[in-house]
Amino acid sequence: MKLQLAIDLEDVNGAINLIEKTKDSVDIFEYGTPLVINFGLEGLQTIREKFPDITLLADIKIMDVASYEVEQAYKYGADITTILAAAEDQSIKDAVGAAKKAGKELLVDMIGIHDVAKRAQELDAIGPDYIGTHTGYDLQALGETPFETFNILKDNVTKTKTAVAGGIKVNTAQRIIDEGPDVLIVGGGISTTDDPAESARQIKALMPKD
Ligand SMILES: O=C(CO)[C@H](O)[C@H](O)COP(=O)(O)O
Repeated sequence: MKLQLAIDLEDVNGAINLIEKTKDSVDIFEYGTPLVINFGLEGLQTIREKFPDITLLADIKIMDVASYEVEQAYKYGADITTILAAAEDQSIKDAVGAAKKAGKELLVDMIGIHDVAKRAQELDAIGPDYIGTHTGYDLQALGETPFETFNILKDNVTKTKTAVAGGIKVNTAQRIIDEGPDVLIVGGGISTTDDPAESARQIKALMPKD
């Protein structure tokens, strides 16, 4: 099981500091959507140049023109990129094709999908590397969590690795780790704590080794 740290900060230097602090416990660093909005893929490239050996995911949440956007993310240093499950099947097929051609990986983000079972089956047949359930910040604010939808996802994939995100903290991580995601994605539950290095270490310590 891998721990992914979602870096949803507003500046690249803050991201670099957070990576320095947490890199002993984190398997995948996510260049979060706020960084994408503020600094584009050039910010990702800065991080890649500073840390040539980390695994970097670009959370660009693609909806269209998938081959081009996926290729750009890899060109600027991503190992993994994201597309939304709400995109057309053709876009997802194009993204899977572009990822395979580049020898990189693709995560499909289920945010906003209501029939999780049906879409998970359809995506599983298309063949991305990961499908992730995700309770976004706007629904977290209403008290929603990704726990239930993660179980539906798990029950409806046969070959695709699974991921889960949305408000997971040190004190709620065990519950979802017990369900066996391949990737546990944590943002604020690490980055907004008093000691991000210790929070990352505690969550990683709960996980079974790969
Ligand atoms: O993609 C995101 C928001 O759209 C976040 O990166 C994801 O929700 C994880 O962050 P957190 O653990 O703080 O919810």
